[in-house]
Amino acid sequence: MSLTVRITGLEVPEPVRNQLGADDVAARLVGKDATLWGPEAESEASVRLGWLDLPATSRELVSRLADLRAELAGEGLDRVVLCGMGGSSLAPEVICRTAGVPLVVLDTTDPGQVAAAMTDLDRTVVVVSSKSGGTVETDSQRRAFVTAFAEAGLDEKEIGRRFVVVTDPGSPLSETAAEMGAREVFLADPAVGGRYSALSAFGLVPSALAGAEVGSLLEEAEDLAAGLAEPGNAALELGVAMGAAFRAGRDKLALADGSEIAGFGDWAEQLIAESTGKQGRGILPVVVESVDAPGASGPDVLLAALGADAPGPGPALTVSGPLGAQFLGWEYATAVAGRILGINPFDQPNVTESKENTRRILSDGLPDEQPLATIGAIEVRCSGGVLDGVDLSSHDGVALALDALVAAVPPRGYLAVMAYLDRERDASAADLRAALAGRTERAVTFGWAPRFLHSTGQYHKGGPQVGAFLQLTGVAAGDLPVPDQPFTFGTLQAAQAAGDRQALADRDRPLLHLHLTDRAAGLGQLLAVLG
Ligand SMILES: O=P(O)(O)OC[C@H]1O[C@](O)(CO)[C@@H](O)[C@@H]1O
Repeated sequence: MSLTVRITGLEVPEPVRNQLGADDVAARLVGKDATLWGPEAESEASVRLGWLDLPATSRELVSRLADLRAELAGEGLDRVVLCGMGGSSLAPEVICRTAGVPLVVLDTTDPGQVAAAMTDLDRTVVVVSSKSGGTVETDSQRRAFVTAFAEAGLDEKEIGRRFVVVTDPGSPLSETAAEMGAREVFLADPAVGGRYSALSAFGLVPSALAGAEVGSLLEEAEDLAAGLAEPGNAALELGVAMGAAFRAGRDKLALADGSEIAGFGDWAEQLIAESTGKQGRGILPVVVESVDAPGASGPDVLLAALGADAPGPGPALTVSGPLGAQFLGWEYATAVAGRILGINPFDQPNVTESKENTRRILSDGLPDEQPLATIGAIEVRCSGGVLDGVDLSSHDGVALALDALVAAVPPRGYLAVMAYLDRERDASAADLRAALAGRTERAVTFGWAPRFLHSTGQYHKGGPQVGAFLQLTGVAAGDLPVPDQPFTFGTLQAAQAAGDRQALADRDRPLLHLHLTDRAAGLGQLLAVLG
């Protein structure tokens, strides 16, 4: 089976569908016509359509990866750690969770989570993935592993043999890989952007080394690719539905896993948010726990369920099909939706802003912002006037602060929870999404930080300015140096949080910053307050 898209309760205006047909969009997209998104997007689009070829061009990787996995197994290296952010790690996470094979995805600067990945080094091989080769999180993780292997007694040559690198040709990481004698370097197609790279080496190398069967992903995608030039194909229908919903005021797309595919929403979130969230508009993905979770429906929401029938009259999409077809189909649909929205789906103009803020804060030093109040294990700070007039001195000051933030979400707005915590040991933070969504009609999203900065972060800064933000940070039990860098993981994490607060404050967005002086106690307090 390829991809089926069932649309219920959503009026798809014939003019939208007819226009795409009249413009021969399906055939032109498959033909990699870079003019589809207008003259301003043409130059970028012309070097960002390589994902359409991946079902065929990635085929040569399958046998190469099988050989490499066998070679590693022969040396007892059966624990795979992936260092990568956004498009360099989200697809492998879905592929391996769905295949049920173990992959340690390290897409964080949380010192505790990084330290916890530094175990079982005798069986560990590290995949370092970065298209640009310049992402500070990934570079820091790589440095930490080099030092950890050295401290475990490996010499320089042995250390190099523990690394597999995926990057674009000529990137700084490709040079580093040569210098460190990395066991294998996979050079990816530069005409494929990060969030469109699921079926490239970025998606396939870590997944195959972890034991996933990646050949079938490509076959599933190839099946779909065969029909993508046809008017009215399923992926086109998906893009039309996304675009039509947006035009009808349903600019939030709730994503619910309903099939054997696990964690798909986190991957699709980056694809859709970073592709469409710009020029003051965009489709906001809202990853929900199930098709009937709080926020899976609403006056400005379209629900997209993976392989499960959505309850009620909709409007909803049911998108069924194997993972390989889902990856390609959603990439194609997002490109189509980008044309309907009138934006360039291939750039990320606002992502660098937080990166630059972080770099400046790392060199100037962290801002010293005193808390407005400390309530139990929670230090309360804010920006955008969200707590003006709120009495934090009472024992339910945290509840009052949260209510004030919820009240600050404008009509058709959203509340974004951004957790600079350890997604293994502080996993309960993710429960805050549904808990907050149960207290408001507005959309509530949750993102582990700093990885969301490479995903919905673009939408927060470039999309419609109707967000209210809850930023969670926490005291780390212990810090971890970043070898040969003037900062530690802890200061990098804090600088990333401060840099994003700055970017949001520059847009006068309401932001509540809760700093947990004891992470377990603080999360317990928050979840208790939210019932
Ligand atoms: O693969 P790289 O170059 O490290 O980038 C990681 C991610 O960061 C972004 O460039 C945005 O910050 C994403 O588009 C990309 O997937």
